[in-house]
Amino acid sequence: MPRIAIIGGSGVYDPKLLQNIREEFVNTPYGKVRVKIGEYDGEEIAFLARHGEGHSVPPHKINYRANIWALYELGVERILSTSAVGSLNEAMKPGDFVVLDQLLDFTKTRHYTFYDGDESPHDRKFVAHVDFTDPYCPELRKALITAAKELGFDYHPTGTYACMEGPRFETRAEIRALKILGADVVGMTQCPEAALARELEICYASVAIVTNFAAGISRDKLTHTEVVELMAKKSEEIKYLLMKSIRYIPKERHCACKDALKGATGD
Ligand SMILES: O=P(O)(O)O[C@H]1O[C@H](CO)[C@@H](O)[C@H]1O
Ligand SMILES: Nc1nc2[nH]cnc2c(=O)[nH]1
Repeated sequence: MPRIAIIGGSGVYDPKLLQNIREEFVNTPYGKVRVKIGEYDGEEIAFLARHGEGHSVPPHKINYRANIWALYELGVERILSTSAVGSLNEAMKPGDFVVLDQLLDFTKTRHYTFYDGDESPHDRKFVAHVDFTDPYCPELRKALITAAKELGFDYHPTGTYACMEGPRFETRAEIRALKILGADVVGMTQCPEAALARELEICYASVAIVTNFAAGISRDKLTHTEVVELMAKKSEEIKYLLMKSIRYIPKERHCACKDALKGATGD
């Protein structure tokens, strides 16, 4: 039973670090999910391509609830993910790794919770308001930071991620506004993915890879091609970072993530 899962974002479509990979289709109340399960360092790791293997699912159409529920069903307690981002912070340049610690959610049309009261398609038919002060698991963040430092990568131990609806990239004015609001990087997939993990008391952290300077900061036209090309160049480093981070994940959880529902339902 995999305790740890990796969600690969743009440019991270196959679990290069795993051996003896098998494929499982997990049925969830939100739909069926294809998960690869393999071995690394003597333990089972689940891998899920956020956009599907051929990047066929755009960010605003990803079935985030099915994805996170499927990992929960498999027994996953810890999720590490990758996110390709644009940078608003001149100190965070293309190729840098950013261990996210904060989020701003500007998405519009997504499904944000598992807890829809009587409408929930499962037996959790209650209302829940989870604490999200710190959206990322401190223990997973520490593992990513320690690994990045040890590998000598260009990394930033904190970063605020603004999640836009997409699938278009941002306007110059939107980036100007996000900068005033304190965002360091911008993407399209951390919301609701991070919050849904918290709702199922799963630890979640994401390492963002800067693929470009954001609209209005970059002098060039923004393209998904550039994103995928940079991610391809960084694929080995991303693999090593994930492999080394996994080794630093404590076996026991002492973070608040595992008790996220305590007090959230009012009981
Ligand atoms: O966040 P990931 O899945 O890495 O994808 C990023 O890359 C795409 C834009 O090129 C957007 O979907 C953005 O969110
Ligand atoms: N929203 C958004 N996502 C990205 N992913 C990679 N670069 C970008 C960007 O500039 N904006």
